[in-house]
Amino acid sequence: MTRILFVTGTDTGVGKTVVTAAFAATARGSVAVLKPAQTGVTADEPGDLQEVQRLTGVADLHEGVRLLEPLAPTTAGRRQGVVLPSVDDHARTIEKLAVDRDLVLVEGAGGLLVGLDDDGNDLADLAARLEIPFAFVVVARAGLGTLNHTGLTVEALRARGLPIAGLVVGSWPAEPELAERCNLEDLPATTGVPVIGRIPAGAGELEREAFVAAAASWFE
Ligand SMILES: Nc1ncnc2c1ncn2[C@@H]1O[C@H](COP(=O)(O)OP(=O)(O)OP(=O)(O)O)[C@@H](O)[C@H]1O
Ligand SMILES: C[C@H](N)[C@H](N)CCCCCC(=O)O
Ligand SMILES: [Mg+2]
Repeated sequence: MTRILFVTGTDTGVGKTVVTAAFAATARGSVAVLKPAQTGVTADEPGDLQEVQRLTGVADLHEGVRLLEPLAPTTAGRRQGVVLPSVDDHARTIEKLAVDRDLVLVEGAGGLLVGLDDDGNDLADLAARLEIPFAFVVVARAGLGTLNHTGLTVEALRARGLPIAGLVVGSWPAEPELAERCNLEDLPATTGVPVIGRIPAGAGELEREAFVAAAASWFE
């Protein structure tokens, strides 16, 4: 059965794209990646999907809309005069992709409640429209402040009845003295959700071969 994984995060810049690439690199079978709204890049610049491709070689990439300014999709769309695709459009895309892919990864923009369309529907609203099973992965920071941010995101998912496969720490510090201050035990204790992966800091700068070879070791 096709797995649909929504990769959300506690914030922008927490490592969702690197985590999406890590899931793509470890997937057995065919994998497609959807970024419903990409902001902050020109038509010629690499976006998150191109970063996934650079890290993994996965080329089955789907971008809903691309906007120039590095802002929330609704803000960037309004300022650029672009009508955003609706979350219903994205849900239809996912359901089509799921017909013959083993894994469909969907990377949000920023955190869970960031609006993706002109009606203000967010990634949670998009997922709720699917008529096929799916789960969320929450990418979290390692450092101080993450317990609250992760707890809030998990609470928001639970309040909407959306299933959570686990937490992934987007960038885990290499230095033991930093790592031991990250309170890894407290993330599952606070949220009730297991940490299923930790991406080492620096993984995003690896060459493709090294990234793909190491990716499985980052998951529990
Ligand atoms: N484990 C990591 N190793 C190296 N760099 C990382 C790692 N995690 C994140 N980064 C870097 O931090 C920055 C932000 O990460 P990333 O782009 O994955 O965040 P994001 O959550 O996808 O943000 P957005 O909301 O823009 O999609 C990037 O420059 C990325 O290369
Ligand atoms: C530009 C940035 N890197 C992301 N693509 C968009 C992040 C939107 C965050 C909106 C917010 O929560 O204020
Ligand atoms: Mg990203």
